Amino acid sequence: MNFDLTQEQVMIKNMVRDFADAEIAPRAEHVDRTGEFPFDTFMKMGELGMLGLPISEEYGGAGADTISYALAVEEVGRACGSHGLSYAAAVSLGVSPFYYFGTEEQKQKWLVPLAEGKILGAFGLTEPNAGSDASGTQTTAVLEGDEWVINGSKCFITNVSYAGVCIVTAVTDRSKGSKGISAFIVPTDTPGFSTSTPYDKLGLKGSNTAEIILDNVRVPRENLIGTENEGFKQFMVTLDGGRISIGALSVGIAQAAYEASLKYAKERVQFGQSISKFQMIQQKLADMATNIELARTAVHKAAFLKDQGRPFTKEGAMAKLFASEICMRACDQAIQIHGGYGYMKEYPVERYFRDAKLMEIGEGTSEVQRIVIARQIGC
Ligand SMILES: CCCCCCCC(=O)SCCNC(=O)CCNC(=O)[C@H](O)C(C)(C)COP(=O)(O)OP(=O)(O)OC[C@H]1O[C@@H](n2cnc3c(N)ncnc32)[C@H](O)[C@@H]1OP(=O)(O)O
Repeated sequence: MNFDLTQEQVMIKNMVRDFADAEIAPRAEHVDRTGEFPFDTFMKMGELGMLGLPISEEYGGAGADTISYALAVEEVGRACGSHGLSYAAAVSLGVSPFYYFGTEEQKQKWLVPLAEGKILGAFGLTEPNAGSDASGTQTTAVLEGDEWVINGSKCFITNVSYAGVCIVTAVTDRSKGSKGISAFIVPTDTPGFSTSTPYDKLGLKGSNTAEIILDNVRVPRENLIGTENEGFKQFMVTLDGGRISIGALSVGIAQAAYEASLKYAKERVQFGQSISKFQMIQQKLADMATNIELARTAVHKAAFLKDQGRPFTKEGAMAKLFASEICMRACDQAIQIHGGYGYMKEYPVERYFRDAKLMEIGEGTSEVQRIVIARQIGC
């Protein structure tokens, strides 16, 4: 067993950290305050090969492994949670389904420009009445001649206002429940496809989130991804991978909260000495450091298993569950260490706290992760 990163993984981590320190961290406060989506930063990420990082070179990607991708998400998230969520969603949900399930023709047409960062992709699964119960999809797709006609709506869709293409799930055989759902490629300029005004959220304000309205959207028959009625399993597999990236993003946000807290604790003087000398502060920092280390290890283990082609559903859910919950706790403790200043906008820890909450909800709530783990351990 070897816990060291490879030379290539270290190189990617350093490259992304340099980019994130220079281009992302300085904009974090601005995008949080204004809600502006930093589209230009994503185009730069595309030029650096970040949007196709875990995609093979033959399809325009960088051919890196999942551990490298997790490191990249962590570094972006350490610099800014909003950029981190949009980055993780763009790659894990916007690009990966084409890679996993697309035909050769679909890969050439969509995966290549997505992996090269020429366009952004989005993933439309969640609906107003189908959140945790993903099989409760109500959007429908009906084959008319050589076209699928899609009707319905999707909510909480990351990056969709800026996406060139979106994968949407729809019921193709109502009688079959979760085995009657399929996934379709929908270019966002297709007539009948529209998005709402972006949501105003608690945190992650610089990450675009909007609704999709599908009103008699017609796409060619060949825009079905993979096999008809296999959509549920396809997005379960996609979400397994996505959960690794939300785990990595949680580690990045927690790391930022920890670093800010350690710095503040060393600088802040009370009762005649730096508060980092007090054991109650030391305990909080020691717990943060320990939990972050364990969460990062869990994320890397799940990524390692995925790269080996071995089952990782359980480990991905465990990594996401643990990392998101220690992230929330670390951000809470970060505010506590900062005291009154931590509650003010002047310091970044209140932003980390608001951003962290989504980690326990997006890509499956903590409750859903526990359901997945319970089933995996044979309950
Ligand atoms: C600001 C907002 C930004 C948000 C950004 C994040 C974006 C998102 O959140 S994306 C959407 C998040 N949504 C989710 O994560 C959905 C959560 N729900 C789920 O994961 C599932 O519905 C879950 C786990 C509860 C199980 O559902 P359930 O309906 O009981 O299905 P279940 O019976 O287990 O499985 C149905 C079939 O799928 C198969 N399946 C289930 N999981 C998997 C898997 N991981 N891999 C392969 N196949 C699978 C099963 O084997 C079964 O097939 P079969 O009958 O042939 O054995």
